[in-house]
Amino acid sequence: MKQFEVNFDGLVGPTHNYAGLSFGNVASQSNANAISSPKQAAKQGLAKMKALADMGMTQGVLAPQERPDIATLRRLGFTGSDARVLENAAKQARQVFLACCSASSMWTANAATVSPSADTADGRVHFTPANLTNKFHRSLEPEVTGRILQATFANEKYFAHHAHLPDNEHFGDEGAANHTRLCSNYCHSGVELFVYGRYAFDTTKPAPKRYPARQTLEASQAIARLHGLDEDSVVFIQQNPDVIDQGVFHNDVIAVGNQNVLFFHEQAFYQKDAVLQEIRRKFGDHPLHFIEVSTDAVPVADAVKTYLFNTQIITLPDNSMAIIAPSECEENENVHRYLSALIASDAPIKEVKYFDVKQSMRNGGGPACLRLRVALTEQEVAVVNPATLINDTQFAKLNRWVDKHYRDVLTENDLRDPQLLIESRTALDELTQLLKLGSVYPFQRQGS
Ligand SMILES: N=C(N)NCCC[C@H](NC(=O)CCC(=O)O)C(=O)O
Repeated sequence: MKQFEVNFDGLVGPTHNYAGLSFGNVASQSNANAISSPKQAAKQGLAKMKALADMGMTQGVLAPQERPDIATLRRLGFTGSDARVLENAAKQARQVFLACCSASSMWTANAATVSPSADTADGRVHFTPANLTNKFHRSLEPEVTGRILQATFANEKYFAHHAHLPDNEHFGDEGAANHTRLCSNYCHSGVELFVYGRYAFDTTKPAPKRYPARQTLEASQAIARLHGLDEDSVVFIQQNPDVIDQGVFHNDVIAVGNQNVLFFHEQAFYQKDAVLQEIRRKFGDHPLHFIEVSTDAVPVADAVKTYLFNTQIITLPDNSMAIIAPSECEENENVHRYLSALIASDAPIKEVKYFDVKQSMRNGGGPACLRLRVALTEQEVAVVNPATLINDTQFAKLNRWVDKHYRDVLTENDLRDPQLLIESRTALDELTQLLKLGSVYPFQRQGS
C-alpha cells in the first residue's frame, strides 16, 4: 500500500508581526517590536511548500486566522465601529490589542494533535485542535482552527474531529509540537510519543522554575483517550524542566522524529534512559534509530538559536530520508559541522536542505513549527479537500494572492489602521474561495 505523510503548512497571515508575546520563547521576546514583512514571510512559507511538493512530497496548506480579532476585542468590552474598537484598544490596552493582532496561527505544529487511522480504535484519522491556553494570543486560535481542519478533512467516514480540551491551564495543550509518532511505515500502527512539561494536579513533581511548561501530562492523556489509542502504543514523556528554562518552550525545539528515527538532544527528556527503553520496548522488533546529540557537539543554546531540532525529517519517494533545516543551521559553525557529519554517517538521513524562513524564525518558529503532519493512506488522501493540496496551479494562485493583498512592511502603528483590517478580510474572503473552505471566519459568519 502507498503511504503518505502529508505536511500541512500554515500560510502566514496578512498581519504577521513581532510583538514579544511569548514569555519563554527567546526569539519572540528578543524581536519584540521589530518591523516585519508579511509578504516576505508568506512567500518564504510558500517557497518551502513548493520545494517539498517538487521533491515529490504530498504537501498541503492550512489557512491563517482573521486578525486583528475584532470579535475578541468586543468580547473584552471595546465597542463602536470596527475602526473605533481598533483605536481604543490600541490606546487603552496596548498589550491586549497586540495579542489580538498576532498572526501566530501560521505555526500549524500547534494547530492540533493528529493520530493516523492505523493507531486509532475506530480506524479513522483523529484531530484535536490545541487549546493553547498558556498564551492569551494563542488561546484565540482553537475554534477557527477546528473549522479550518473540518473544511480540509471533511469526510466523517475517514476523519474524526474533536473539540479542543477545556480552556484551562490544567489541560494546557500545544498540539503536535509536543507529539511525535514513530513507525516502520506511515500506514502501519506506530508508537505515539506525548511530551509534557508538567503535572497539573501534582505540584510535588518536577517542573521548570523560570519559564512556563505549556503542556500538561493530563492534557496529553486526554488526547490519547479521545483518539482511542492503545496504551501499549503510547509513551508519555516528561520534558527535561531544565531545558524549558533554557528556552525550549515546545518539545519540537529539542527533538524530532520520522518513521523509525528519533533525533534528539541528550538533555531533551527527564529520566532519558527509562524513556528510551520504554520506546524501544513498545516499538517492538523492527529497526529503530536513536540519533542522540551530545551537549559537547551542540550546546542547548545553539539548538535554541539555530533550531537544529525544529527541522523536518522527511521520507522522499525513493524511501531515503532528508532533513529540512532553517538557514540558521548552516550559518552556525557547530551545527553546520554536526549536520554535515550526520549525513555522511551511516544514519538514515542522507541529505540536508536549508531554507530561509527568517521571518518566522524571528518569532521562534522554524520549518517544523510551520507544518502539521498528517499520515494518510491513499484512500484518505483522495478525500482531503483537493484545493488545500499544493500543485503548480495552487502555488501560482496563492503567490498571486499574496502579491495582491499583503504589505511589504508592517509596524505596530499599522495594526491599528482600519484599512489593514479591510485588506485582511478581503484577502481571507478570497482565500476561502481559493481553498474552498466555506465560511470559517467570524467576519463571514456575523448574523448567522
Ligand atoms: N515550536 C513550535 N511548534 N511553534 C512555534 C510557535 C512560536 C510562537 N511564537 C509566538 O507566538 C510569538 C508571537 C509574537 O511574539 O509576536 C509561540 O511562542 O507559540
